Amino acid sequence: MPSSFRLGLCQITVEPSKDINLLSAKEAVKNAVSLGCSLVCLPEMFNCPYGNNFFPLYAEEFPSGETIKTLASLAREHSIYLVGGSIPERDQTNLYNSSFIFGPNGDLLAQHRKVHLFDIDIEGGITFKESDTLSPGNQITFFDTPFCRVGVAICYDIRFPEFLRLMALKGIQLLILPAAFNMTTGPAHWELTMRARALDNQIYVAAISPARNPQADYIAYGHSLVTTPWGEVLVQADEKPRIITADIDLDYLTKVRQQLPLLKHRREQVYCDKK
Ligand SMILES: O=C(O)CCC(=O)C(=O)O
Repeated sequence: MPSSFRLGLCQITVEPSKDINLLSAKEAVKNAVSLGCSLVCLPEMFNCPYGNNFFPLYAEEFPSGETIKTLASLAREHSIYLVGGSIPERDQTNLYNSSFIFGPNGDLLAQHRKVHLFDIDIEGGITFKESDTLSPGNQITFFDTPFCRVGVAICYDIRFPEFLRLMALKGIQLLILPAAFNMTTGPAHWELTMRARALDNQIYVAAISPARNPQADYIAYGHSLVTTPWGEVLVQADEKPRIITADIDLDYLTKVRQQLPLLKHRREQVYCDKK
């Protein structure tokens, strides 16, 4: 098993046109591959402006949807692992915020439906209610590569430490998080939350945001980043369209876990005590 590999995060701008978004995604994935990446990731809702009025209009069904087919052929064409950010998915009468993950031969390896819906109301900041249009998924998601076990969650999912701990206990070493924090919660919590989850689970965390688009109704924070299992930021973008890469070093992860054996020191019985 190779002990390191290169990860690519495509921080593209999301426009009102799905066609333009797919072209941006294709171009960005190609560029990430030319930088030597074998695992490439796109942002949350990368084919669709982030808004309840857009989700039903841009939603696609598996496997016939245009975006879904494009992702499969991109993975095959470049022979990469591709975490296809997320898109609105239609399954009969329900809509989900879904990530489709393809392997180097274009086969679907996994699918994550966002579990925790983003229903918030911050005074003087932002109000959003995903549950007006979307239904929640009910499962954790991970897949295996020749490099390591990779977990996938979507944006608000990162705020639930129990959820991430469950994934860590299933053996994930890298978490991929297509995400779109905003101009209220981004500056306050983006980096802190990613570093915290990386640190408490001793995993690499890669969070991929759309670039900031001041014309959009919902303005994404940007700042896609990768953190180490020690809780440091390895690389971080600004708010502009960018491709950032990071070399994920599994020997380093093993060393951190050996020297500070947090996962081994857990006292489950104490935590479960109902008294
Ligand atoms: O947790 C946050 O602050 C942002 C979450 C979000 O935008 C989302 O889940 O789509």
